[in-house]
Parts: sequence; structure tokens; C-alpha cells
Amino acid sequence: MGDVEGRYTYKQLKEIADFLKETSKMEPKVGIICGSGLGTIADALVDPLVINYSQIPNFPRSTVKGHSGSLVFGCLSCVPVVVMKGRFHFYEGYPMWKVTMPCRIFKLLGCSYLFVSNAAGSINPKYKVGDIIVLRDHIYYVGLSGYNPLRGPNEWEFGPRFPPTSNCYDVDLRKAGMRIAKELGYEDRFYEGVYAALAGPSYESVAEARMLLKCGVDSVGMSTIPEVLVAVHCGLTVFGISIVTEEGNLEWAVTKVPNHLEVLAAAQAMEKPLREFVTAMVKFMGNKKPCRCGCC
Ligand SMILES: O=P(O)(O)O[C@H]1O[C@H](CO)[C@@H](O)[C@H]1O
Ligand SMILES: Nc1nc2[nH]cnc2c(=O)[nH]1
Repeated sequence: MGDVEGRYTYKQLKEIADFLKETSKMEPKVGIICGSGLGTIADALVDPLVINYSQIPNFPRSTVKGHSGSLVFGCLSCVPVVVMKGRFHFYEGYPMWKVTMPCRIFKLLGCSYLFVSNAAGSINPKYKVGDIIVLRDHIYYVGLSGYNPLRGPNEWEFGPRFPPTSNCYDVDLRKAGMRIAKELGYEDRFYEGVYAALAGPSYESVAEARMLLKCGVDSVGMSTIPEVLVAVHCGLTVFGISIVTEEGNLEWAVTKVPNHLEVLAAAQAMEKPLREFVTAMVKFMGNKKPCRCGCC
């Protein structure tokens, strides 16, 4: 399938991580990936240091609107974090090993946690624009058809040949997520659910949306799961959320169809609750090391 050649070696990934360590002088505990239009999460960081992807040797480039293309190091609730403003997607033409390389970089930087977010369409008709779905599980249609990011020789420095995926989304973090949402007064918009990733860039058809509903899917998008698989493989503890930015079309007689500008606008409208939620979640993930901003 031509998707394995040219993969990063362990040495190349180590060189990228060493460059970032040297530049940031930080050891982040949590790696955060921002979904489409969700880069404002990084604005909550104390004492941020922005490194554009173009400054990082051998790093891919963002090509999608709403993914600005920088890593931001800083502190959230006194916990050192690194935020990826601009993820890579399979539909951009990147092979899966490139889409997912940031998770191995997070690991090499010293992260213990991956906090991953996406803008998604709702499939379960209960969920409306502005709702947040804490990921309980996923269906990886792209992987079921062969494009698993772990395809190819196993990288033993990162993890095993056959990683289990029964518990990708840490149960304690999921419980904490629901509790924190309630404490913040957002219990009426937070749910737990199942995310499905399609390859994109076309949005799902009505027949596909109906199939997804029958399969137990709550939200759908074109990302996240490849990153989660690579994160789980290398031992990161994962927490994930979908922000519902479109309501899926389950009927053929529709006049309203998804569009990326609407996705971005809906994601940006979630700035305040998201910032509050991410800050509280990262606090929960905790950190015992001294932070760089000197606030603790
Ligand atoms: O998953 P993220 O990156 O949030 O983006 C979602 O929004 C875009 C489509 O509007 C697709 O890239 C889809 O995956
Ligand atoms: N319907 C739909 N809405 C989205 N919003 C962001 N991504 C998606 C998607 O893949 N499908």
C-alpha cells in the first residue's frame, strides 16, 4: 500500500524530541492535540512558548484551515503541557505514520498523558451542536480496511507488536471528566460515547450515517483514532473528547449539509467551556515536578 516506506526511525524521532527539549527547556506531563478550530485551548497556557512546525526539523506541516501549525509549551494549572495547534490528517495525503508521529514525540518529551480533541458530527440524534462527548470507545473504519498506523515493522522501543485496545480511554479519566463537567455546571452538555473515524475528506453520506447509528456510533470525524492507537502503543494514558460541531444527516430529504467553515465557527464558540474544562482536567492529571511559570 506504499504507506510504510520512509517511516521515521527511532533516532530521527529522538532528534526531533531533543530539539524540542533544548528549545523549550520543559518536560511536559500532558500532550494536548487540538481539533479543528479548537486551537484556542493553547491561549489558556501560562508563559507560553510557541514553536512553529516550520522551525522544527523533519516535522510535517499543517494544511487544513483551523489547524495553525505550532507546538505551544507552557503551564496549565501549574502542570507543564505541550499543545499541538494543528493536527495531521490522513486525507491531507500523509501516511498514518506521519499523522501519528506527534504522539511518539510526546512520549519522548516525557509526557504521561495524551488529551486529544476533535470537532465532530453527531450521529446519535440526542447530541446537538455544542455538546461534548467524552470518548468511551471508538470504531476505526480506516484501520478495519487496513490503514493502521502500527502497520509495518514493530518499533520495540515504543511498545509491543500486538497492543490491546479494549481500554484505550482511561476509565478514571473518563469518570473524572464527567465529574469535572458537573462541577463546572456543564452536566447538561457532557455525555460519554463512541467516536468513529472515516478517512475523509468527504463527509459521510446519509446511508453511511444511518449505518454508523446502527453500529452504535455517537460522533463521527476524520481523525483522533490513529493518534490514540499510537499513544496507547507507547504507554500514554489517553483522554479524548468530541465537540459536536454539526448534526449528522440521518434523513435523505435534507437541505442542510456539513461545511468546514461552520465546523470552525461552532468549535470556536466553545472556547470558554473548553478552556475551563481542559484546565481542570489537566489539573486532575496532576504534576509533581516544578513548573516553568513559577506560579507554584
Ligand atoms: O478531527 P478534527 O481535526 O477536529 O477535524 C474535523 O473537522 C474536519 C472537517 O470539517 C475534519 O478534519 C474532521 O476530522
Ligand atoms: N457530519 C460531520 N460533521 C463533522 N464535523 C467535523 N467533522 C465532521 C464529520 O466528519 N462529519
